[in-house]
Amino acid sequence: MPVDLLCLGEAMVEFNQREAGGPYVQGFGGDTSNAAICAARQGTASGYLSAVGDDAFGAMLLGLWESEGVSVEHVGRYAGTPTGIYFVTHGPAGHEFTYRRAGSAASLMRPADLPVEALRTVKILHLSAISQAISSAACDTAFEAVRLVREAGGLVSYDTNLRLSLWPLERARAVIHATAGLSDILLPGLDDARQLTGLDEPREIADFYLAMGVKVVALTLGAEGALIATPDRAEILLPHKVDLVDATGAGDAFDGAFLAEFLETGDPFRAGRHANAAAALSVRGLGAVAPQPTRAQVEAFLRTSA
Ligand SMILES: O=C(O)C(=O)C[C@H](O)[C@H](O)CO
Repeated sequence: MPVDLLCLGEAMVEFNQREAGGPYVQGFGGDTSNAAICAARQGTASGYLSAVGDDAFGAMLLGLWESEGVSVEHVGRYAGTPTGIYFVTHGPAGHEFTYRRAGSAASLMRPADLPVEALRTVKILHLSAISQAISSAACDTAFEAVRLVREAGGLVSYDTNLRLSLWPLERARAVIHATAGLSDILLPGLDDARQLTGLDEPREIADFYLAMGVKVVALTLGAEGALIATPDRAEILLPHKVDLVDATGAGDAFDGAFLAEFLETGDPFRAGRHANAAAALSVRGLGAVAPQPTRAQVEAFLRTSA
């Protein structure tokens, strides 16, 4: 069945340690998979475009997407290759990722494997820089997917998700800014954007990306909320106060909820308010996926915190 939102990237099985020396809790992650799941929890017809290995972790991810109502029609299962995993540890500087993903099935994705018809009909393709960092083949695949969607008139949504353990800043900047210039909706985090642009102020950063031709910039400001900017308007969204357990995946919950509400209303400011609330709710539990809220939870939260 065709979906409105197709998210491209690499999903992994997550092992998340709540405190130093403590046991790891198994969950799921992968930024664009997290976003696809959050969008599905908001009621969007979403699908994932990726590959997993034919191992137990690949089977667990397929089971997750099926249980969340995320289409797996475009998830390949590559024999003899592993599915990536990662560990999360928490320290004074926040959460840290340790990856075991080199040579993973998703890193072997090639442009020739792309589902051309699905990319020509989807309303929004969402991807992030992580998929471009994991291998040259995956990077080429991401650019080709963007080309196909743009050519057919669909929208491209892009999260800059900068992971300097996967590639050096100079290369990341070149690839990320080339992709930002091809994107309609840009979803950077403030720390990433500061490193990528060398600018400090959120408004300056938004203007920098709008000048590249991006139509909507949704810049997440961590504990300061978010800034939504279009060529004619900018609005700061104040943060919601919640008890923080784990911020892993909060930006992805923002992305998924933003895209879901944008698909529903076409209004980036309304989408920003919905996403700001979803991201706040997503930090109240451990892991990137489990605590993501449903649409009913986001709407109830917005009613009580208004
Ligand atoms: O860092 C990555 O590559 C991931 O996608 C793992 C996490 O789920 C993600 O970073 C959370 O945003």
